[in-house]
Amino acid sequence: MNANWGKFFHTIEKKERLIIGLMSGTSLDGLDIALCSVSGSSSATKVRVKNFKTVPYSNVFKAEVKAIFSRKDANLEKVCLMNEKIGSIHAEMILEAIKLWGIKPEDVDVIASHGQTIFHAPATLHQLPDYPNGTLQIGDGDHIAVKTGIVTICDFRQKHIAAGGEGAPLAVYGDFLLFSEKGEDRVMLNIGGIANFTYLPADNDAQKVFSTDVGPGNTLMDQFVQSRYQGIYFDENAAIAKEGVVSMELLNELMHSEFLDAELPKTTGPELFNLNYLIAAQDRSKTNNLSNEDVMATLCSFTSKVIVNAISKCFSDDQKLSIYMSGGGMHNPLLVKLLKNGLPDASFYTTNDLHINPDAKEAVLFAVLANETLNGSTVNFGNRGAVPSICMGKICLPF
Ligand SMILES: Nc1ncnc2c1ncn2[C@@H]1O[C@H](COP(=O)(O)OP(=O)(O)OP(=O)(O)O)[C@@H](O)[C@H]1O
Ligand SMILES: CC(=O)N[C@H]1[C@@H]2OC[C@@H](O2)[C@@H](O)[C@@H]1O[C@H](C)C(=O)O
Repeated sequence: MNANWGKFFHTIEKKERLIIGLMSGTSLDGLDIALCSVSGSSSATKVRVKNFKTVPYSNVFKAEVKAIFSRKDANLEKVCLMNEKIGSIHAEMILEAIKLWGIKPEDVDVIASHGQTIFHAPATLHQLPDYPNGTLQIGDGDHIAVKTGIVTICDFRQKHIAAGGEGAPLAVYGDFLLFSEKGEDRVMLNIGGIANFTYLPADNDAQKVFSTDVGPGNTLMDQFVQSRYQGIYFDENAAIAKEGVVSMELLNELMHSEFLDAELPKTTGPELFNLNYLIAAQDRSKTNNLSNEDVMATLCSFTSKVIVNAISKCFSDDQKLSIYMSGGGMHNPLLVKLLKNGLPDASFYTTNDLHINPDAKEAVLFAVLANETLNGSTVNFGNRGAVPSICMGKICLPF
């Protein structure tokens, strides 16, 4: 037997593991690296985030990822090359982070790598007969494993699709294990590029749990800002949107979408919510001459309306909800104000109130998914939320 297997089996048997969770989402802002101490598994899982860092992507690297990101005309040679390059750059970022944190690669048991989504194609979006749901994350785990010397678990979404899901949202698995609380109806709302939420019922009944993408989080606002303001990547603290006035004509047209009308659960991405989506709505509403500020005010209002509508649709008026926010959108004060106005009966918190840094939450959840791959048992989520009962991820060995 290869001697390295002994160490790996020891990792599987450990009561507590040091796991690095990685997430690089649809905003393409950088790599989130969460160093987590994870003990137990399944419903006994406990996580302590020992360190967290977002390593920003350089402008050149961002441009390279963008060139193949959610584009039907992406250059296949570049996709092939970026599979290696993203893995290698992520490995370098991890090595730098662990050096900064004063630990060595051999101290880390496992890396949980989401990879970079470059295309998300649920059947509802591509509408091609005879094709299933599809999603593609690149930055192969073997490159990370070999370059860091750390066992890497990656490519979590394919099993979800194989088992009947759309490959997302996966947050539900970790949300259920970490954040379910008897006596509180919780909505775990992540506002990244795309907004999604998990519902955790007050009686902890897994059969009632569900999770869904709802539509754009920051993606439309980010894309518009990037197209109009050179060198500015997002509307920090809603400085631009706050100067504008909402165009009801444009807002009404933005709300017209098959995806928004479709029943939950569902998933989406910038393949749908992009500048073409905005331009089409502007053409239909004849609002092409709005100022940048007015467009931003309208996009912020649209983003909040989509989230408010999705949550309102799922729950009755007398249901007392506690909403725990995470993701970059929770730092947008105008968006949060609109959400609170739209859901006046809900109590708003962030995952900080549950001792998890909201910017780290998705990376932490991938650490939990990897922990489940090694040592967990599957949860039966019933059939409300299309959440297959599976453990996910592929194991990449450095040896
Ligand atoms: N101070 C702020 N003001 C306004 N917006 C902010 C602020 N801070 C972060 N954001 C928004 O958050 C975005 C980054 O969010 P996040 O890192 O959660 O996205 P992601 O992980 O790439 O997305 P996803 O979850 O969809 O994969 C930024 O691009 C920006 O739009
Ligand atoms: C295909 C893909 O990468 N989807 C992401 C994206 O970003 C947010 C939303 O769209 C969500 O569905 C998902 O990520 C989180 C981590 C999830 O799977 O729960």
